Amino acid sequence: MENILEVINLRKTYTLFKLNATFNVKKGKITGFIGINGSGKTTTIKSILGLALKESGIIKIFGKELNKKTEKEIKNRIGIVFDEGYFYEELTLKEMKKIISSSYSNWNEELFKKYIKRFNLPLNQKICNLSKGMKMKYAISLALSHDPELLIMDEPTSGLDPLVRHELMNILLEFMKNENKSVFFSTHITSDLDKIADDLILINNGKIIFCEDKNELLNKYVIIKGSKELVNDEIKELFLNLKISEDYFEGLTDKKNELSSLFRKDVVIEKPTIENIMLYHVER
Ligand SMILES: Nc1ncnc2c1ncn2[C@@H]1O[C@H](COP(=O)(O)OP(=O)(O)OP(=O)(O)O)[C@@H](O)[C@H]1O
Repeated sequence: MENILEVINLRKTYTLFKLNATFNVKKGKITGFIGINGSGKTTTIKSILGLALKESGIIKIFGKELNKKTEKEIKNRIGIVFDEGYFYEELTLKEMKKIISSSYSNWNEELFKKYIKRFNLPLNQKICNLSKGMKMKYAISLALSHDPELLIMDEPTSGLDPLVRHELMNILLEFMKNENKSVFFSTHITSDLDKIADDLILINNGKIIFCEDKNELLNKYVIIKGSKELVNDEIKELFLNLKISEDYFEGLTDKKNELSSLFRKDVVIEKPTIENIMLYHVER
């Protein structure tokens, strides 16, 4: 399948943080970029968009590296949404739109008006007077009004109530009805991805832990729980992460069949959520 975004050995260092990331985002998919606070999601996204200066590595969007020659074409084909909108808060929605729309040669005013109407946004109000949910809807309207092929969003759902988050997920699904569209979005609220993501990329401490199809990932792992005395050294080795408390153990494994034959007494086997898989990997 065609890659819409390729990130190869992307390196960026801050005093207390090192990013070294390699992953691909496929065309026609919603890819969730997950990781706990401070894992490097924003740094990666900013580096991809050229908003943070990378030290080394190759980033290809639509098969092209972002440089002075390709910047205009690539940015025309991308919609960008940041958690904290990069807006001038004292401007009205209309004024800010004027600035943003001027940087796109394919801006579609009719499309923008459609979103503004749909979200019931007050064009003459100052941005600072919008609620967090309205700001997000405004940011989405701006990002979609030049009909981008790739939507890149950094923590779009953080701080939003479940209703607005649900609305946002529906907008993404609607956007994806056209098979040439792709979405790459970072979040630490993994429940948002349960229904809509096709692929998942986990980043932790600046490193990519996995980049996989969501369903394959959810089918690969199980959580096994049971009484502590059932665990021996051979069994411990087969868990990706095993937590043992006073009486019980609980662990994540991709070796379900091997473990089932080793446990002689009853254990409980559960399907993990994306959050379980993320936390077990991170706590490891
Ligand atoms: N400009 C900067 N100067 C120094 N350190 C920075 C800078 N920007 C980010 N960092 C550090 O880099 C690490 C990764 O931060 P980043 O914002 O990329 O994480 P994140 O996964 O997006 O986190 P969150 O979910 O909290 O937004 C953090 O430890 C952060 O403190």
